[in-house]
Amino acid sequence: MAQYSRVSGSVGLITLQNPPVNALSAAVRQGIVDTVKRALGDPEVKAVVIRGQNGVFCGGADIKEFGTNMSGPHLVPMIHAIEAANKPVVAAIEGIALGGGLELALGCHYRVAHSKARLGLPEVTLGLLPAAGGTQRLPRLIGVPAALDLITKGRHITAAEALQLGVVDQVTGHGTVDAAVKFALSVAGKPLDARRISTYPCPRTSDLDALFEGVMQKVRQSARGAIAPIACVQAVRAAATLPYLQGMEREKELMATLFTSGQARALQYSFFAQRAVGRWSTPSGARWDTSKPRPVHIAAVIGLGTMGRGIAVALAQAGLSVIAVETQEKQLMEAKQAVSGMLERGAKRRGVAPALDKVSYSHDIKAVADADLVIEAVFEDMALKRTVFRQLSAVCKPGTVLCTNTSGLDVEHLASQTRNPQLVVGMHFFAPAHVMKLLEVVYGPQSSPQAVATAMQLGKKMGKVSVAVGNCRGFVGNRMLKPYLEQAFFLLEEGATPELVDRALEEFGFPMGVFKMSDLSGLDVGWRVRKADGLAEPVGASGQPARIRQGQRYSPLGDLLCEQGRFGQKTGRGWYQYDKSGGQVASSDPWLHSFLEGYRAMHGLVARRIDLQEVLERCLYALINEGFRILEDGIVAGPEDIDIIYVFGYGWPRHRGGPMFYASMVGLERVLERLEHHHKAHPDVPHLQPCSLLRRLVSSGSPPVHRWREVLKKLNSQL
Ligand SMILES: CC/C=C/CC(=O)SCCNC(=O)CCNC(=O)[C@H](O)C(C)(C)COP(=O)(O)OP(=O)(O)OC[C@H]1O[C@@H](n2cnc3c(N)ncnc32)[C@H](O)[C@@H]1OP(=O)(O)O
Repeated sequence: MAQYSRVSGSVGLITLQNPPVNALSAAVRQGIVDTVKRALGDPEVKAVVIRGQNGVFCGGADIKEFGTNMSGPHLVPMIHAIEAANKPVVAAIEGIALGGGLELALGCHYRVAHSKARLGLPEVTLGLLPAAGGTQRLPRLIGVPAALDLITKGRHITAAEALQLGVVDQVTGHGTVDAAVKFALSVAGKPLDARRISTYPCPRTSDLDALFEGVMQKVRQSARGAIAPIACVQAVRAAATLPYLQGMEREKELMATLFTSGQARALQYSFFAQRAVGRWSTPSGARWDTSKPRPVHIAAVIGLGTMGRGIAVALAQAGLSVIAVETQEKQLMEAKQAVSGMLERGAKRRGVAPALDKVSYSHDIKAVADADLVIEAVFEDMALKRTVFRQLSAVCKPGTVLCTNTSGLDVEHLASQTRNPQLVVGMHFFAPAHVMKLLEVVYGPQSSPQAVATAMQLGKKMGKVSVAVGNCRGFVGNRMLKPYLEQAFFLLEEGATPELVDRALEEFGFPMGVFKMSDLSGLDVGWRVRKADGLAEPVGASGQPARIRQGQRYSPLGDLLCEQGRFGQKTGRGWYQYDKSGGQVASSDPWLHSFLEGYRAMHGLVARRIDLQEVLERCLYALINEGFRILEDGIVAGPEDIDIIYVFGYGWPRHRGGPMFYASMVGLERVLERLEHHHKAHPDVPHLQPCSLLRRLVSSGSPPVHRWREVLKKLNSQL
């Protein structure tokens, strides 16, 4: 809806009304068309101001309408009518002007923004392009290079940057609507021809071809298979090379291919999934809207290795007082220097003062006595963590929430070491902890709703995308990673090379294939875990066949490389070779290939031809199958949780939505059929055996992913 009133005698004031972000729904578009017509037809009105209700200009098109039968007036003619008006129209931008919201403002003759407003054309993040003239008007207004930057990245800009670029005409720190009305009165009656952006020539840029070639190359590289950023470049190119109306035709054509694409569906799913994970719930009935978090002013971090340092930085940057504890004096001093450096660099990047005084350091665990919440981040060793939890339980004040940063150890077991197991939760950060957006908040059967709510709220405060997950080995992300890695090793045994496996995964859209990733993070990390689990042991040590462990097929390839001291980038050799220890450019290693040949010969394995499709099916479907088991076990509340974990923590290409969304796009029947096929070929690999939830979903007609929660509830109630 849009409301109309007359202010200051001769200014028509149009207010967009569609909380919370005044998205341009059919009703709002109709409202704008009607109120603009009314204002232009009113002889008393000399100028018009458009604003949004509740201090928010407009969040763009109503994303909930996409994929439905969109009715109501179209944005393009609506914005043209505003631009063609014979009375000045001023946009009063408070809060946000995003997507269609900014395109609406670009159709106005003037723009006045509040100093705290944010503007942008984020359509590319939804798999779209700004198709209400945004790709044609913005380059005409601010030039091709700046427009390309904003449109292809979907970046939000501040009002100050918008003023500098020329996107807005005035910035105010006070009443934006009053300032816009005043502005409107000052320009009433003045000629408007020079204010219609669509009539501007695109500012000249030298060597346009070279510019677009360079940008296209960069965009292709970073897009990792996403089509929208490329279409954005093509649309801006049309603005730079064609008359406006032809450019608009090109914009429309490009948008038509994007709008119905699977990638747009995936990205829009991801947008809503990110918001859905914030509405968390646990099987015991704790919920985001009924569980009250405890206030956290003072947080403590125990253990200042790489993870602890990153966590301390993230906490301090979120404005908390931090007590950082490391028992070894020398390491404490090193950590202090490192944390201060990270805070200083972060502050410089963000143009703020470093929060150095927020962090105090101690080598005594008793220093955490007053903390409201403690995050233990010592070495990934259960015995050590147990000791720390017993100490924390003794020294902390009553009510302190105790968190463990672990990538997969039993949170419930640690809780049992304390006097208040209900106050214990896991906070699984991802390295580097002050950069990576994902946080798995792990609740055990005894964790109180308040403890979960406190960790979830703290995650939000730290700018993380926090997902509440149940307690199981590896939680969600690492539990699903296990079958994925296992398939990659098995494929090498059967005839693939690290290069082939990585190529398949990188072409799919992962930033790095599994073997390059393993070289980067260090092969010794997994080796240590496998040793602790009794899996990695010298061949013949247990009398078991080399490729069987605990009754199941096992590939010792990773262990054998570690025994050779090949730990990846850090040693200059791993699945690939590097020019030096610590080198980052992977190249194919003939040693590795002949090692694989020797290994196969020793175990009587005959290499066969493996294609990219098999790599994808074996690795990804095994991972997805584990995702279904996780859903079946009630470790997460819905598929969105898994998908967000994979997109934000594991490099799953966002334009493919996440593993569970991807499975629904491929078709559950197809995933089931291919898993059955691969399990038949490898009956000794339990991870390839389709899980019963997948079978049950297929028998229920393969519902789309947004209906799985409902189907899960029904299936569970039938058990
Ligand atoms: C015809 C095709 C034309 C396309 C052109 C377009 O305009 S495409 C849309 C471009 N706009 C965007 O991409 C903006 C998307 N929204 C955001 O980035 C953020 O929501 C925000 C506007 C910056 C606000 O962020 P904040 O953190 O304050 O709140 P939430 O993200 O939690 O959002 C609050 C609720 O509002 C819903 N919502 C936000 N934007 C839209 C939208 N454009 N359409 C529909 N709904 C929107 C969001 O889903 C939240 O709803 P809940 O039900 O509370 O989860």
